[in-house]
Amino acid sequence: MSSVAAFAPAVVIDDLVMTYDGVRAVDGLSLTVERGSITAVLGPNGAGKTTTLETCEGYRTPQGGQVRVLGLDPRRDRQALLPRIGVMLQSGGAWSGVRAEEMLRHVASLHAHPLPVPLLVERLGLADCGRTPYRRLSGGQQQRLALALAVVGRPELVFVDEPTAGMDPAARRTTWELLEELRADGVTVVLTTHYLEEAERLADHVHIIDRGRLIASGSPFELTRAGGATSIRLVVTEPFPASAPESLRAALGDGSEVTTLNPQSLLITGPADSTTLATVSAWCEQHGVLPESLSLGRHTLEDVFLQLTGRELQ
Ligand SMILES: Nc1ncnc2c1ncn2[C@@H]1O[C@H](COP(=O)(O)OP(=O)(O)OP(=O)(O)O)[C@@H](O)[C@H]1O
Repeated sequence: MSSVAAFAPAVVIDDLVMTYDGVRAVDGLSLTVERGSITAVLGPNGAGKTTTLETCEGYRTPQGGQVRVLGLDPRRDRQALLPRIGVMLQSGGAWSGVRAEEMLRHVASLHAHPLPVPLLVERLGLADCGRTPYRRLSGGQQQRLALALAVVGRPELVFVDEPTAGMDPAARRTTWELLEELRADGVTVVLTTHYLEEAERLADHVHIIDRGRLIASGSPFELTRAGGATSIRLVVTEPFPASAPESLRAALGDGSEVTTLNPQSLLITGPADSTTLATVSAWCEQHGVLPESLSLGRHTLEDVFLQLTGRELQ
């Protein structure tokens, strides 16, 4: 390995373009993943997350731009890279008739220094279904097996695509804990998700993508607390007049933004202090609007996405 590759970031994506039938699924995406981090690629359905990950994993060739993983080209240097990365696909990844533990033992045997299979089986709660054929596992069990298969070879970098989709809350927590343990061991984790809670809870760094483009990057703290912003949600009993967002924004003045969540609720972001609350109350009174609730909350990644795109993430 060249000394440059040894110190390169875990993933560098530079101006990546991927199209399907002429439609751009990834549209000039650039981002970096630092080693030893949990980095979330967050975006709505169809944002281009899976396509991006599959390009990093070497399953697709960039149509424009370039991708480097551990300093290497995922296509050209595939043989060198394969033992060093783990991949958890969104679905599949095992033969339909194979028993869960048998599959895990087989994949472990392909690696030089695998994790002990019994430990992984226990850790991911797969003991009860170790002898069950893959096709008969529940969706959540298939997900946990896929995660076990991705990490059994002690990879330096693991890509996990929607790791907790379809899992019950207990399995989701177990998965999060396992990913945190991997990070504590120095493993880099790149995960795609459209669960905000997952990104906020786990990720050191979040890249928000929409329509194949990067729209924001930062730690969850940087993204949600930028400028000390918080949110006020105003829900009213009758639909707002069309002019409401603009007129409320004008009443609040600079530093506040008003976004329509639905016909009866508005999101106000900016300083959520007593002056803002008093202004919102006075505006409601002047416009004959009866508040059903006025709640104050921390600015979430959902709010960030809504502000940037005018659409809700989920
Ligand atoms: N094999 C394919 N052929 C044609 N279009 C595709 C193919 N795979 C993905 N697309 C399209 O490319 C866009 C990006 O899809 P992609 O699966 O990368 O997004 P995603 O963010 O992972 O979505 P999801 O969260 O639903 O998995 C979507 O519009 C999708 O319909």
